[in-house]
Amino acid sequence: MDGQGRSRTTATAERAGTWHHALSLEGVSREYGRGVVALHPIHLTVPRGRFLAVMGPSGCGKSTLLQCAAGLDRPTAGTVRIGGTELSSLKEAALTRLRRERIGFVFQAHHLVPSLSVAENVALPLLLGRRTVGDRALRGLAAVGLEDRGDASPSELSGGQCQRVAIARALVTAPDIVFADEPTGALDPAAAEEVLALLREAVDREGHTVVMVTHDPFAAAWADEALFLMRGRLVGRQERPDAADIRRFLKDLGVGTA
Ligand SMILES: Nc1ncnc2c1ncn2[C@@H]1O[C@H](COP(=O)(O)OP(=O)(O)OP(=O)(O)O)[C@@H](O)[C@H]1O
Repeated sequence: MDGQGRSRTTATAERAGTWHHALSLEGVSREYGRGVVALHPIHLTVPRGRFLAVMGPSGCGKSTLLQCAAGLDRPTAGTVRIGGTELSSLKEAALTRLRRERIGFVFQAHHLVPSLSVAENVALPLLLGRRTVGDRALRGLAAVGLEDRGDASPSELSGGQCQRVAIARALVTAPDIVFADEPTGALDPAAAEEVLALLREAVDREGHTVVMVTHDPFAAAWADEALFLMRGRLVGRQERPDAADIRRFLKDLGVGTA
């Protein structure tokens, strides 16, 4: 830390002008063995307080992009920064800590721990990071409309309610960014809409940053911007997308949607 209490990483990021970005990718590529190129060099910055949807046909590299961006996979080349911190410079333990403390994850399956109560599930990232829980879990549950279900077991909740708990858990550490991989893929339309509205609210009210992979144009229409991948390359983006425009764009790319 320097004299003003800022870490060296913070100061470096400020000088580089990357501090205000929740995420930046510079020339990030990923090749698997035998010449499979899942991602060609990608350049992308996501400012704080933005809701970004990532779309594209099956196998275009969406999961690979998300995994590299979230430090779950190491890119073959290029630089990933979360809140100004460059991931490639981190050893495995520091990367694990960064993922736990500065990134929130929401997957298609909620992955709640069945033996813990709903409130304990929300508190888990704080407990794992040895941070004070206080009333943060309950406030998080209130934000997703489940303040009266803290003592319940996940098995007593519907799929949509479990996904709302998963969102509360993803937000409880006030992360730099939340990565959501098909968060509504297993939900009926009404529950999906509730989940998308919560993600939207987290961005609008709390200034969170969300990157969401989805196949669903209606889900993507909740985002500030939709980004389209094709064969590992960024091939287009739409600001303030609506579902009809997204469908048209995907159709032009030769990609059908349900
Ligand atoms: N571990 C791996 N080894 C080899 N090839 C892989 C591996 N993981 C992914 N791929 C390949 O990389 C490409 C991108 O895969 P990826 O899973 O990122 O696509 P996706 O857009 O997320 O697909 P989907 O929408 O079906 O989940 C595909 O061609 C896939 O077969």
